[in-house]
Amino acid sequence: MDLHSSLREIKGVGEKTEQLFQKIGVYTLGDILLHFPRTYQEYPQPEDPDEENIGQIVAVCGSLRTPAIFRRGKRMDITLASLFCKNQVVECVWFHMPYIAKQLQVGQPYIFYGRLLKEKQGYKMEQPAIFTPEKYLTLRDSLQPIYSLTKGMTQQMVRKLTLAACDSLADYSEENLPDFVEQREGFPSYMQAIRQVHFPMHFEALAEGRRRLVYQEFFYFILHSRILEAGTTGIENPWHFTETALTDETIQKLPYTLTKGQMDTLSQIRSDLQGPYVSQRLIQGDVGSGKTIVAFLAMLDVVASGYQAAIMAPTEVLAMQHAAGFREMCADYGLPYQVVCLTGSMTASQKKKAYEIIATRPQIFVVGTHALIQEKVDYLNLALVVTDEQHRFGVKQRESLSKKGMTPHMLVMSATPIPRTLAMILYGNMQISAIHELPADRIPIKTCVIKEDLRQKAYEMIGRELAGGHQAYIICPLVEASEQTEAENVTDYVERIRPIFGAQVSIAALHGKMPPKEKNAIMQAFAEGKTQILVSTTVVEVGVNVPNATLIMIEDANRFGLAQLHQLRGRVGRGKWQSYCILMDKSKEKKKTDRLEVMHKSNDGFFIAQEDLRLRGPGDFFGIRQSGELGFRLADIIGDADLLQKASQDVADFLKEDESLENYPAIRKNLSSFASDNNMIL
Ligand SMILES: Nc1ncnc2c1ncn2[C@@H]1O[C@H](COP(=O)(O)OP(=O)(O)OP(=O)(O)O)[C@@H](O)[C@H]1O
Repeated sequence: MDLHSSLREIKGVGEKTEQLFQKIGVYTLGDILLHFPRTYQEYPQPEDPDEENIGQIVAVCGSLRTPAIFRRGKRMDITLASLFCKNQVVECVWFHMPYIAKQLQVGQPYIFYGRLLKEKQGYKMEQPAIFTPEKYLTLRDSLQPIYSLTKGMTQQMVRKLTLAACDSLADYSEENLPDFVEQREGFPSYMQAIRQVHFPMHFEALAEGRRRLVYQEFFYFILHSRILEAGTTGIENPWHFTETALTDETIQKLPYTLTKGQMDTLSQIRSDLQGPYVSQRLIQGDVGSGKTIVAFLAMLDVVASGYQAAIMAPTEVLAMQHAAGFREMCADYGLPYQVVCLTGSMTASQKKKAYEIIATRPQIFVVGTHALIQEKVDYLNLALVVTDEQHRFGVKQRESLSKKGMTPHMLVMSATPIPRTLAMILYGNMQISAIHELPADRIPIKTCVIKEDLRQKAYEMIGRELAGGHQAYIICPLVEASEQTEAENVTDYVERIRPIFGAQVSIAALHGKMPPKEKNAIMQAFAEGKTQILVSTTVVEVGVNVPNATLIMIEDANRFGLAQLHQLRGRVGRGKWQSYCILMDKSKEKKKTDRLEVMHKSNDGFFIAQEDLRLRGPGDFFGIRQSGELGFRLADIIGDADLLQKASQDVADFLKEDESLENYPAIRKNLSSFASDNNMIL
């Protein structure tokens, strides 16, 4: 067996299991090894119930003096038991688990593991896991991996299969890093590292395994981009951009003055466009810093000079928003150009029409999603492409364009707050522009972190914003109710708040599982002010721009990473009105609440990313994913900056010695599957 073997080769895996794993993108043994735990469960030292531990996950040791009771209820079956721990009692309850009553024996010692709660009568635990002291002792030595699942999948299933894959591949020993790195770093072998990350005996083992895998991710990412660079730099610039007057006139007509960062970036792009080579430039700017208008103005230079310019958005919603915005600007500023939209959800005949225009008409703005880079699309004279960082124009697409004789300039927009030195490593083949400031008329967003007791007040605040003619977002982590968590879901939430706001307030739901057409229509209605409250999952996170929305309330905020919260908060405060962000904190752990307070302190993405990192405990690697992380599975650009820097230097040394990777066929092979496996488009 090897990394590419199908899951079916593992004994006991049938078609059903195979299909289930395919749903989470796991097809091969290699895939399951890379399906890393989302977090880990620790089994703490058993202790007596204590006021200090209220709200925490604890293990308590004790025994039953009377048998557990099973009660069949109208709505719910419950099992009740009193656990005596020295001179304290913990009342325990389980729902829909009738077999528990038979399982528990009076007088036997048990360890109950779960969250300790306090009610008037005393300590309480809901649904605690039950262990014998012997069994618990075996668990105490390890960290239990917790994986992301899909419906029908259990933690146990994933653990078993991952372990089986690790065992089957125990002999896999391809050299996937250069010798000098292995020797210097003393990394565990690849398979050993994989095992340490899935089934760590302790934190140190986890950290050690993870270090190798993170380094490896960086090494391949950088190696891949350095090799590509060689092919994409130094291409002669075939375009002649002559027309900038119209753009300058348009800048004068804008209802605001461009910031210095915006102006500087535009002039840097202009000198790229007029330079001797085809350029690639990254535009870094915090949420709401006004990157889109800069992209539009650069595109206008291109279109006015006689060519086509395209902007590729990560979602349909965003593509539609750009298309509407661009059309409006063309109309408002008297720009005689057509805006052509191309997205996956358009009908075949609409697409055909778009293809025709793109193939025959110069001087157009082309706006769309990934559909823009499909084989079928033949551009007449595409001279500039703007994309976001996660969906960069792929190598293949660039190749296919250049085969067709086209070498557009590239602009990549990024809101990921990373220091310039790191950006230079990650985007080695690009020039970098940064928009440091927000538009001058922006009033900082007021953020508060609240608990359940202030929910009513929060709704009153939303009511006041709506009364003032504004709109609000409410973000829930889930689409629909889940058995596994109590987190808020969009579907039930909408129904729950309808009576609170009354029939006169129109409320809509939005989530990623909706067909794109429906999503577009809902977003459109919100953008036009027809809907007042939009209850949504994080699909609104990237780039959505409705300046009239002045309040965002984020449910279960403690479940989100700070970088993601910052992106979400950035959906408001985009106009000239005071905006608000309410973070609903359901966490019972103080550490998580402290983390949210950072949002209250600052509106600066850079600062937030740094604080996020500082507040993570040792070993807390997996809690937070920075958004826009270029598709790394484990690596965190900021947290692992030391490894990123090392890998960058190592790649340079490595290529100096063995430019064509002749001595390392394994690395060459890995490199070619790397881009497709990781879906990393470079
Ligand atoms: N200089 C400016 N002064 C005032 N408003 C501006 C300025 N530049 C852009 N805007 C407005 O600010 C809003 C946000 O701009 P834009 O959508 O370009 O931000 P962004 O940087 O792309 O943000 P995000 O990363 O959140 O997508 C838009 O409504 C835009 O019209």
